[in-house]
Amino acid sequence: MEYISTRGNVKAKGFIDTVLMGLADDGGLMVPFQIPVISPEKLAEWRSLSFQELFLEIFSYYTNDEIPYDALKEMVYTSYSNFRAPEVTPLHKVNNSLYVLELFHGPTFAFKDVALQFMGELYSYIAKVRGEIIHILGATSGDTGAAAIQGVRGKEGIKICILHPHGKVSKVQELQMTTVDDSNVLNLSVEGNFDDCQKVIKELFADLDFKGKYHLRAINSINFVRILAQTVYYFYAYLQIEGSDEKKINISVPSGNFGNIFSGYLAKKMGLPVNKLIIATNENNILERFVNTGEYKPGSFTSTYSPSMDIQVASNFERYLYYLVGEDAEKLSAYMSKLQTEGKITIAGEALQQVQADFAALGVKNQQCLDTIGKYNEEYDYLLDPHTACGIAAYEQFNGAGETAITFATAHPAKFDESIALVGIKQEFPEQIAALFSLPQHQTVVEHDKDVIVRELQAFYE
Ligand SMILES: N[C@@H](CCOP(=O)(O)O)C(=O)O
Repeated sequence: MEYISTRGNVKAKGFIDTVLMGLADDGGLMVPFQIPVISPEKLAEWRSLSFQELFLEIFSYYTNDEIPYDALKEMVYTSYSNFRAPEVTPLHKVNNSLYVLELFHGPTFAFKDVALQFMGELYSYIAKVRGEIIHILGATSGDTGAAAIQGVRGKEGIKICILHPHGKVSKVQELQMTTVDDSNVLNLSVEGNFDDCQKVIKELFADLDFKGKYHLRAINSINFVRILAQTVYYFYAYLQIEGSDEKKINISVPSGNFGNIFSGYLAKKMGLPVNKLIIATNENNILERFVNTGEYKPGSFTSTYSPSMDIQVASNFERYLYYLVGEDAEKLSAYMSKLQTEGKITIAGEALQQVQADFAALGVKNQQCLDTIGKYNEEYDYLLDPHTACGIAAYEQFNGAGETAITFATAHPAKFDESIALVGIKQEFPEQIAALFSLPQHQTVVEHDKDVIVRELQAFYE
């Protein structure tokens, strides 16, 4: 399997080089040259596999044997050994039409652990075997940062710097990142929002001299391996439901940077027979507007009760657009330049019909998010975090009669107690989270200024 850029100006790469490249050197995103298709017979065989076995099966289509099987197996089993559920991502039945896939049983209580525990092992392996210097640079609206730091803290040959928006992540998210005292970790708390943080890191990745000199590596979903690792739980969830091949299964996904839902799109392209892919966002509803009208136009930033999805410019939208325009890198590049120069992209006609066939989308309002938390707590004694609540609200909107839905629980409610408290619910924190409140924090608050951030990075990486 070779990997190419959505913009068409990068020589085809192997698996490990694609991981190391992160953002493609031409400013695009790396995608597989050809997406492998899994036959229905193979899918049926996969029903009995554990999460780890399924992971290995799926990755075997993508890694080109660049990593010996035993080494990959060891990485996979190590990655999930510290999850609090033996199934890694257990499926919880709420009622006859709704299952919740609990993606929050990893060390930082969010879905990001699923891919980032593995990426930590993978980077460590690459550092050892290829002697590569791994200087991770990432941006977070709260969950990616904590999970990425946990994935690599204290690991030899790796340094990690995470930018998060100052005062715009939840208290627990902030503590999860900033109470880590390993010397290979730097937290920059940027006066700005997530989009500002992501913009700076993308500019630094696009500066090839800087990227090369400082060996910058990505852990955000611009890195294809994040997307691939996330496809595993789509397959796993679908295959856990008895008779799913005879039902219409919809999947509702809380979405910010479009990475998680894009993994679902990839899984579908690989042959997973999902019916509707439902995008759930909050009041930062650029994706809902795009699906409903064809206009992709970043609007103004709003702080909501689901801060991890407080995002306007969704990174993986570019990957989707690439497939929407028939894998035509020139057309895609023209669209991306239009976004730069005119501040929006507009899709119409058959292309828009295709978008609406691929996705349904709902931007959930703040009050609806809180009401959904209250309702499920009362009716099902099941506490949703605010992001999952948006996913559930979107499931309620789009799941048809007789259809079954899986909604992804992307985080544990304890990470967002500020929002849960507004519903009047008092929750007990898991002990790992309660313990964070007594630890000292380590972070540097910086202006939203690229030069200031560059100086911090140079001092850290040198
Ligand atoms: N919601 C994310 C934002 C970054 O997204 P990613 O999937 O590209 O890492 C977060 O919690 O940081």
